[in-house]
Amino acid sequence: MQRAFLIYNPYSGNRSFRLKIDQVVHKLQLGGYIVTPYRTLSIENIYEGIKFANEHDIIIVSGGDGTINHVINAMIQHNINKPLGIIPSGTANDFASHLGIGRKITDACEAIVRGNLTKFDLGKINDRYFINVAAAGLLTDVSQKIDINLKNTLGKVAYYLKGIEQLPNFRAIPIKITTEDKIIEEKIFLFVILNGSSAGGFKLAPDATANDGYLNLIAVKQCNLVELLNLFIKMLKGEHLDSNNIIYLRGKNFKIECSDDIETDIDGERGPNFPLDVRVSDKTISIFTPY
Ligand SMILES: Nc1ncnc2c1ncn2[C@@H]1O[C@H](COP(=O)(O)OP(=O)(O)OP(=O)(O)O)[C@@H](O)[C@H]1O
Repeated sequence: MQRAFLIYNPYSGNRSFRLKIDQVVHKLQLGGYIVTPYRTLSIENIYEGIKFANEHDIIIVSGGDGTINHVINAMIQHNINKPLGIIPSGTANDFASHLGIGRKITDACEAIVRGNLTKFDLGKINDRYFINVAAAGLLTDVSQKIDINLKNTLGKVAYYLKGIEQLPNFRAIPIKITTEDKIIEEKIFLFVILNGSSAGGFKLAPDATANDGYLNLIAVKQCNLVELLNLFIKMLKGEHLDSNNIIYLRGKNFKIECSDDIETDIDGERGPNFPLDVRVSDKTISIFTPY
């Protein structure tokens, strides 16, 4: 038997993972794993608890994008490099969707038991790592501002309601992006830097994969409401990248400066302050994938 360290956030998504844990242990045990469950008590506790993973062969995380982000950061902080399984139990679960891991617990367990591992890049923003997305500007901090009870009851709809509530505050931010070969200065509504292909349920970088060695920066330029709505429709169809109101850059390193005091977001959690040094890290992580 192999040993699996199962670290789970009981407050992710609709908080139902707690009721499914027996099913998970059963499925993994039949697949040859002895499971040690670890219930996170807080974000800080993820960084303390990860030390216990040392005596195990694999780590399994159950939570949303934020929990996955902290577990990966904790693994790097403690120099723990073990295969990672993901059982999505968050609200958006963008990264799990990118990997093709659905909401069904049995399917997620099946992918772990089958043992197919894929190596993924990690993005690094200042001293934090991200697996899926780093962002700033209009609506990007919705997931941080949202009330956890509202999110647990309404799921993704809560993100949209909070987003609409924030629209009257939206304003363009002046930004300077320096890449390996150019400097762009522009007023933008928001930028996202993707390691995977989706953020907030939108397939923003349709051709990107999280193991191609590149990051994709997509920024929405300041424009009027009609243009913004048109862009939104294009985004739904995945046809936005060649729009005049989009800056699309693919690269390994971006320096981003902003004179306004705005917050950043990484994988749905509060990120570091500007200036930002964003790069593809030399660290990688092996994750159990369905195919
Ligand atoms: N006991 C706890 N352990 C860890 N995090 C906790 C705990 N209680 C509440 N949280 C909060 O859970 C948040 C992380 O939630 P997570 O991203 O896993 O789920 P989600 O937001 O529902 O899903 P998604 O990010 O996929 O939309 C953290 O920001 C943290 O504040």
